[in-house]
Amino acid sequence: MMATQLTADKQVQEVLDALKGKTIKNVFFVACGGSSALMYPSKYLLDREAKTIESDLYSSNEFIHRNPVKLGKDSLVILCSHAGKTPETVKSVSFAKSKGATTVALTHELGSPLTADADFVLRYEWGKEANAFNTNYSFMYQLVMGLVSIYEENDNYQKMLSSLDQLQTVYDRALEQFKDKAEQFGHDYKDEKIIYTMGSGANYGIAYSFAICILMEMQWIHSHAIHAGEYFHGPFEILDKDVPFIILLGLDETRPLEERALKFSKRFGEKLVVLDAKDFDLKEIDESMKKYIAPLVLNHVLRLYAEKLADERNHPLSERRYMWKLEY
Ligand SMILES: N[C@@H]1[C@@H](O)[C@H](O)[C@@H](COP(=O)(O)O)O[C@@H]1O
Repeated sequence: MMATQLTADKQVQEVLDALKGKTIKNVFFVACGGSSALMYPSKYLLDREAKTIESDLYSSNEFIHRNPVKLGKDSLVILCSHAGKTPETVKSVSFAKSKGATTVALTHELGSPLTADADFVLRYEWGKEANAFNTNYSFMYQLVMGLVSIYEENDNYQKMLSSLDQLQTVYDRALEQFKDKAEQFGHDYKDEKIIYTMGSGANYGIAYSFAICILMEMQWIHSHAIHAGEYFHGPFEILDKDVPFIILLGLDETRPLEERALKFSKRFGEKLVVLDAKDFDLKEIDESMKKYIAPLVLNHVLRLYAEKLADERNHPLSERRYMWKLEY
């Protein structure tokens, strides 16, 4: 008996259907801040799965100014802006189109400036009520894994869809599992002036977004996302017993980099917050997809850590002093 074929979200499926008749040689991931960070796991996936499709990731304004010569009619440009208003990301749509590329814009806000010119718009769910299958990370995976399955021999698409279908269950369980640890983190680290984050591979984006969006933007705590592979080439000199590090361990091929960084950190560091994806119960996830799902779960759990930290510090995650208030 044939197993039931799962399908992507309707909006994603529409993009994939349209791409079937085209040639796509390269994918450009274009966004800023948190919207950029959420594309790192998809870039990692393409590096591991796509044999013929090249991919690269750019901060929106860099994309426009660097103006990659490979950008053209065989390019797919995937953009994301949560509110759909970040000017450099909005401008990247028309820039990409002027080069003949196909554009897919992810956003939470239908009708926002980002959606005006894009060839395709994917409106994702967000927040506590959202189902994980319909959120940004999931749409990204549906899209890029779908893309690979269109152009190449690759049977991982169904495995990815069935894994994403179970993601909410995994998220809910992980939050339950980590709620005490998150609370402890908030309590123990509320007075820290600096907290570093570290990861590699698909996790680097998670470490990056926690550093720049949560700690710096939303908590005004000094931070820096350190790539575990770069740790021994400068950053580890800052390690000491009173310097906090959040160290992520994933399940992808780069885990040895993270393990090496952790091993050394344990020699001299005492404020190490280690989040290891091996501790997650991922039983519903296809074995070969666990490495891709792990960073999403790490990110979800870290959001809870952020909320607890914000509560303890009496500094709401929504507070800004410059962003969206001043001209920049
Ligand atoms: N944490 C992010 C920021 O990093 C980003 O600059 C801003 C605008 O982003 P977007 O273009 O996704 O709306 O949103 C969030 O607050």
